[in-house]
Amino acid sequence: MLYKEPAPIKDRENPFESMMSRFNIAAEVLGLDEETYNVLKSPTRQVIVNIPVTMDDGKVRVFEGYRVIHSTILGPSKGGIRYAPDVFLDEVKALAAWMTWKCAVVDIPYGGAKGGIICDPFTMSAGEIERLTRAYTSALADTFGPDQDIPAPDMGTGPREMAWLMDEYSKTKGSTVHAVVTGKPLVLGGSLGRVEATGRGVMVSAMAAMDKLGMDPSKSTAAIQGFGNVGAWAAKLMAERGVKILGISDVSGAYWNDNGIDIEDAIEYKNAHNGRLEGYKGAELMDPDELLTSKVDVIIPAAVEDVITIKNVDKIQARLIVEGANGPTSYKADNIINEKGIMVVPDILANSGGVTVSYFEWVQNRMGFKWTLDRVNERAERIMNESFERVYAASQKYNVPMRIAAYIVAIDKVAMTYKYRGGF
Ligand SMILES: NC(=O)C1=CN([C@@H]2O[C@H](COP(=O)(O)OP(=O)(O)OC[C@H]3O[C@@H](n4cnc5c(N)ncnc54)[C@H](O)[C@@H]3O)[C@@H](O)[C@H]2O)C=CC1
Ligand SMILES: O=C(O)CCC(=O)C(=O)O
Repeated sequence: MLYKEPAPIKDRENPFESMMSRFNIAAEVLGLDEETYNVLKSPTRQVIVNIPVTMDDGKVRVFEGYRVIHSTILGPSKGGIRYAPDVFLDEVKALAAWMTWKCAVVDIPYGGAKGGIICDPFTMSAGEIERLTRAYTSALADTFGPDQDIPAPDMGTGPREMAWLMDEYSKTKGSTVHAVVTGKPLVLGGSLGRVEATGRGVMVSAMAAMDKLGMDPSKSTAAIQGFGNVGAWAAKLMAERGVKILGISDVSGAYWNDNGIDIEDAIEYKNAHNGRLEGYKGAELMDPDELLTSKVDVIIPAAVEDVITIKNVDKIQARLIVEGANGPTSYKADNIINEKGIMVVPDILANSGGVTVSYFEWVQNRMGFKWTLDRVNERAERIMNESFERVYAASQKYNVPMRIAAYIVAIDKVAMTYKYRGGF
């Protein structure tokens, strides 16, 4: 029988159009000229690869993979690779564009890219995932490169996949090329602090936003959707700052404790149970649809796109949304959020700690030197705080919400660089 991949989710906004709607508003506020608008609106390159992989049962299955380069105006393109059953091209295009804006917001010398493979890593063996990763890498060996396009982890991938990618790419070049990928294991040239960097950046931007709103972290509560790399680290670091985490969730369900969830305990449980919270007893089960509308001060969506939409935005009670995930808020929900006076630290700012430390990893690889964890964290925190202040200042100057302000900061930087380079 022919294997049939699950169809992409149909009843949600197209993420690329959602990205473009915000881009259009920011471009108009900035008075972006037509030439630059046209250059920035579409991805530079979109590659689709068919990847045959021999599965453990001896049969060959063909997977579809993507790599979209949105822009290389600021430098080599940078962005993660997503393994998910429902990943689709317009999603990867949006994620690639968000990488361009994200790198510009934090002022690091990269353009934006993103990759994806339609697969369900939870149902595949380690050997199957390794063969898939190696085949994807060799199919894209001419696209990737330390001065060209530098992948990293995203949903469904982590240091293990990055190690295979680095090894396979190095084989095609005949020498070890550490800087072709970031998010690698430490022994293979990974950076201290990269694993927790995105969650740490989410925490830093949450603290900066709470300060602006006059909120005391030790008297505040939060709910966090997604308990993977970003969500679990954000939860742990927020809890360390005194925030009481009342609700968490993952694909297995949502979990709630009025007294606050013991996050260390939940992480330990997840690590011992194939990365999932299923069966966790430190909290009560709750309806996952109610997590983001529950009575907490801060919500942190840290899983997938389009979870705050016109269907639930009216019911949101939090004063602050910190977007750990890329694209968790649909374009149509923006106006209602703004009318309700909720502050949003948008994805391209809030989750930029990951790519910032990826940049540090790339710099260390090229120097052939290793930084201490303190140096990594101190520099990343400084960049996050400076970027937050830059975006906050733009929101005051143009009288726009933080999301549009972040796009304004980013587009302004990329457009100016385009002008100085004299076009392509
Ligand atoms: N890993 C990184 O460094 C970065 C990740 N991001 C973004 O953060 C988000 C999460 O990425 P990671 O933590 O790396 O992925 P991950 O694969 O480590 O974890 C994803 C988590 O979300 C959960 N999840 C999936 N669908 C869900 C749903 N419908 N409801 C609730 N939970 C659900 C999964 O069970 C898992 O706990 C993605 O949007 C990704 O693009 C953004 C910047 C960097
Ligand atoms: O670390 C990186 O290079 C990119 C991480 C990523 O994919 C993201 O920020 O969405």
